[in-house]
Amino acid sequence: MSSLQANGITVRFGHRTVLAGVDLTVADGQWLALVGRNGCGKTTLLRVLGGLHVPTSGEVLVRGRTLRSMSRRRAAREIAVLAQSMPAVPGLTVRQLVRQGRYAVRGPLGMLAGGDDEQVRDAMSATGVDGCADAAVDRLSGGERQRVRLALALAQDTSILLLDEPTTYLDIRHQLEVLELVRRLQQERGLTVVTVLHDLEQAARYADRVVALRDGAVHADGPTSEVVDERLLESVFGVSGRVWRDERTGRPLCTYDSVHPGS
Ligand SMILES: Nc1ncnc2c1ncn2[C@@H]1O[C@H](COP(=O)(O)OP(=O)(O)OP(=O)(O)O)[C@@H](O)[C@H]1O
Repeated sequence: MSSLQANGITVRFGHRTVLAGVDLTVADGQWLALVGRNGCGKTTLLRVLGGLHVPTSGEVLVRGRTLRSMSRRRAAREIAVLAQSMPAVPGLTVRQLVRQGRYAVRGPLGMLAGGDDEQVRDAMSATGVDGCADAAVDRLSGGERQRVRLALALAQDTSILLLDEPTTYLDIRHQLEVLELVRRLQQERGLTVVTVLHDLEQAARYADRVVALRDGAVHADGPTSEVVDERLLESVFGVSGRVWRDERTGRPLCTYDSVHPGS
């Protein structure tokens, strides 16, 4: 069963066509990574999948139902979107921020009940930020803040999670921590995950499926171990390198050698 399906997504900004008829299907419980060069339309596609941007044409289906036909609140019960960055409200505590996830579902004027508090506690505990529930978010380190933002998304209690570059600004340790956490949540809760990832190696390491965008279209789409190869490095990123399989996991590993001049 597909959780999320995009049919013929075209997005134009003025005269510029950023996405031209993109088709995509994300199966239940799958982790799909969107990769491609800067400016190729990854964030735009993620925003379309999350209902945050209405495409010029094309349709997104959530479990067979058009996203367009859903109210914002209904959509918030199906899909949580973690944007690339979020303005920090000075002094806002972790708990207060995570509670925003429940307001997305209840509506801004909705009343939160005991069940909502439980979801908030559960989201904070699953992401390991319950110990700093009363701390101000703007005082936390980048890694902690990213886990809090994940908790905010989890508090919506959706089965689909869309993450835009969840590792940006994090050091290697915190990048891995966040991605391991997403993997654990995906596996334990059966979440369907779509991430924009800049690092092809991270996509190769975590995603079940990789979709590479180029020139506004899907250039490659398939199981990670089949799609991530040296040709993809060259054709999508204009980089030559080596891709081989990890003996233990069977997943692709990459090293980057040089940039192709002019590509
Ligand atoms: N609201 C907008 N109005 C006009 N142009 C936009 C808008 N949003 C995005 N664009 C343009 O669309 C193109 C694709 O942007 P998008 O952010 O989707 O790319 P991306 O692949 O996520 O890039 P990056 O890897 O750098 O984050 C860019 O050229 C961007 O400038």
